Amino acid sequence: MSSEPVVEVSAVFDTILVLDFGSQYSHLITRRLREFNVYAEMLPCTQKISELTWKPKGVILSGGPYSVYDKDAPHVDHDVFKLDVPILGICYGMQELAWINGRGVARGEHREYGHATIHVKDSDNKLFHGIDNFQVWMSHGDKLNDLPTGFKTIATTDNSPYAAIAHEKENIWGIQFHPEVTHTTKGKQLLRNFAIDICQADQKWNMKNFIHTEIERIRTLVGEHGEVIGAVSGGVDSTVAAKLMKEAIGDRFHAILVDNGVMRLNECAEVKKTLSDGLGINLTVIDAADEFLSKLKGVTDPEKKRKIIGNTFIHIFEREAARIQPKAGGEIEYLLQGTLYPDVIESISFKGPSQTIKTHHNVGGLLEDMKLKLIEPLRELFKDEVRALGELMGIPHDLVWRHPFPGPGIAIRILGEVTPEQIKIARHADHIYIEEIKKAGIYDKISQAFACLLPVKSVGVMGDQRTYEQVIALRAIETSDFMTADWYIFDAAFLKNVAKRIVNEVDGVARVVYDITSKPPATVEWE
Ligand SMILES: Nc1ncnc2c1ncn2[C@@H]1O[C@H](COP(=O)(O)OP(=O)(O)OP(=O)(O)O)[C@@H](O)[C@H]1O
Ligand SMILES: O=c1[nH]c(=O)c2[nH+]cn([C@@H]3O[C@H](COP(=O)(O)O)[C@@H](O)[C@H]3O)c2[nH]1
Ligand SMILES: NC(=O)CC[C@H](N)C(=O)O
Ligand SMILES: [Mg+2]
Repeated sequence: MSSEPVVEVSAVFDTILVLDFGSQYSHLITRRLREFNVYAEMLPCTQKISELTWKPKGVILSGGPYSVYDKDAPHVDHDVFKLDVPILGICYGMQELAWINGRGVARGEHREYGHATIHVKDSDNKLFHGIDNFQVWMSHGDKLNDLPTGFKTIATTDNSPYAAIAHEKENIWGIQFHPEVTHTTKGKQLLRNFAIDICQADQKWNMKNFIHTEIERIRTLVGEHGEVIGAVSGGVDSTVAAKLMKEAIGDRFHAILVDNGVMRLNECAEVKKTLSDGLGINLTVIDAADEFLSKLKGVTDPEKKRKIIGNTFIHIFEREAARIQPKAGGEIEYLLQGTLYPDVIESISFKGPSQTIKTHHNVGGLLEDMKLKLIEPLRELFKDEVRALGELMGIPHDLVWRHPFPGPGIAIRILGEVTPEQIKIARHADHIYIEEIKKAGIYDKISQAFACLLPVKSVGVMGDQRTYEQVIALRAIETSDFMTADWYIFDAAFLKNVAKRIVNEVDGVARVVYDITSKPPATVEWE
């Protein structure tokens, strides 16, 4: 590692550059490489190579939905060949290599989608080293109709005579299948062969090395006197980011927890205790419950609720930033954000942003016109890497593995108007539900669970009395990325017990239902 001031992670760790042509799986290439400790970063396929501030150890061209011969098809900057590093083209990426080479790519007779068996023709080559005939996953319509000049065929399938090709002298490789998806049985080994044997990237990417790099990077950025403010929710992302800041600059970091009145039962007090007393983070809790609740009065539209909460967060944050007086004089210079790599990927996506289903609030994301400069220590990390980092930094297990909790809190779990009475009901029911999940020892098996309060009344009978009260819907999901999710299958006895407790203990609830909808078509939250 260099002793120069640290600016970019890719300048410190050997890095494989993944150029994204818009495949659904591009980010998985990055993930797989990092799984065997090789750092990888994804950039759009339109990246100008001369504008890179670091030199990759190798380049991977991803798949993509286009056909290379289309008029508006994206193409890689030809300077990529001047880098003089190994290149691997995957699916569209291989077709692109052939197209640049002047060889034909044509629409195939029929689309090939699903499994195929690879026949390795040349088991001596480095890409297939140690892997023989194996199952691969195909997803293409186009195919090479000729071998590009200087290349040889190293593997075939029944439908693809050029399933893998190599120009060993120039160190350029192409494969028609997708090694990044788990359906390709030896895919990870193949990527490892490329990154480690062919590109000679070292395997130093791990969270222990990252901590040192990152702390040094923060110190360099902030300088000896700079002060930083950050919104901290008690969720894993902002907590890990805050802990890194605290290690880097101590009390020059000011963490702010906003009590928006729609946090869970005892949440603010518990977060304050864990972060201040437990982790030594300089955290101030701002009680803004009244401000949020008065603005939410009478509002029932989900998007309006989200916007009101997002905007109020900003006001409070601006107020706090102005209130804090840095020791060295002047004003607070920096704003900490817990941005993760998936957010970055989404924003650099070659395909552009997808349709808005709901407005996710993000405090920092909405502060663009502020003078504060951003610090995003986690912007290179996936969630599981953040969790590993959290554990390494001594953040308690329960906090590291906490289910995500949205910024707008239980306001988007109370359908209809958010009133103090409704908050009390939703909070209490949620508390019982989560308490029972923890008691049953299944909290870590579930990705996210919560209770929703529905504004419909239903008839019940309790102690021979007719009741006419509201409904609680329980939600629990399993997911790896929150983009898609399945509902969790509880034991019937568990649900029976939770339903009984909620109806008995929570005033205002006469009925409990369990949400058995996956995402899609539903979303995780009800609003
Ligand atoms: N009550 C709050 N007070 C201060 N900041 C908040 C609050 N709620 C959310 N934020 C800010 O909004 C950001 C986005 O929230 P988000 O829920 O996505 O992340 P998180 O809370 O850090 O982690 P997790 O996704 O595990 O809940 C947080 O990182 C934090 O900076
Ligand atoms: O910080 C956040 N601010 C928000 O406004 C927000 N809305 C949803 N979520 C969380 O995102 C994940 C996916 O939720 P949805 O399927 O409901 O979109 C789930 O984990 C949700 O809890 C939010 N998080
Ligand atoms: N998955 C891909 O990269 C597909 C590439 C190209 N669009 C094809 O259909 O062949
Ligand atoms: Mg959160």
